[in-house]
Amino acid sequence: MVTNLSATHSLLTNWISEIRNTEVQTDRMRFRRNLERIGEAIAFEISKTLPWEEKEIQTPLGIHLSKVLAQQPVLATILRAGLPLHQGLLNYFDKADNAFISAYRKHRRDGSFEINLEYLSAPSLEDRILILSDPMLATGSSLVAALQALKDSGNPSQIHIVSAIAASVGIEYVVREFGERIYIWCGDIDDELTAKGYIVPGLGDAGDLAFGPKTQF
Ligand SMILES: O=P(O)(O)OC[C@H]1O[C@H](OP(=O)(O)OP(=O)(O)O)[C@H](O)[C@@H]1O
Ligand SMILES: O=c1cc[nH]c(=O)[nH]1
Ligand SMILES: [Mg+2]
Repeated sequence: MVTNLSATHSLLTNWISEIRNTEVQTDRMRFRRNLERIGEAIAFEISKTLPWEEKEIQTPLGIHLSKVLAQQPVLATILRAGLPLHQGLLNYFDKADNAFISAYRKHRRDGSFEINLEYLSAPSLEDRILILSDPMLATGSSLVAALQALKDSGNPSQIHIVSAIAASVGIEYVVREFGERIYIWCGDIDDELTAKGYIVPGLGDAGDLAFGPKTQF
């Protein structure tokens, strides 16, 4: 199931508009904080769909039957651009376990690229709710490589993908590879990709905007 959170206006559409805006992008701290806020807003939306249970809570004056999460999710992200979005999700799912994967697009001279995956640290995912975040879902190759790698850590009961901006072809690729049982939460969805796999209009390079340019090697 794919949810485009820009289908209706909210504060989130304002933050998405700011991360796209070249004038606002010069403020790196605001770019990171906006990604964090987008993570927070999406965490809240996801939380409404997660299994919950009733728990008797002792207040100073009596007992309250509270609705609480039945289990904590595992929050996974893809280094490096995923870090601020991950922090936003973790601000709200503050008791979650965490997983980190390094996957970067190594570009060849002809403009094509391959995904290099060199690091993975994850708890057991068996029967857990996995929430995997990456701000940009472009071709979908990084997310598919990350999900393949996470398979060795167990079979999650639910998989949620969180991205700030996704390209429709990338969404189709992830759904083709992992089926309809995946929930995809997008801040917004764009229709175009450049020949080098950048989302149009997108926002540019999320990792560089959050943390500064990197040298290609
Ligand atoms: O859907 P895809 O076509 O795979 O592209 C999306 C990937 O590109 C970006 O990372 P990048 O490789 O630029 O690394 P970075 O996080 O170090 O900037 C982004 O954070 C995704 O991981
Ligand atoms: O548009 C894109 C595509 C991949 N990675 C980015 O940071 N931006
Ligand atoms: Mg990048």
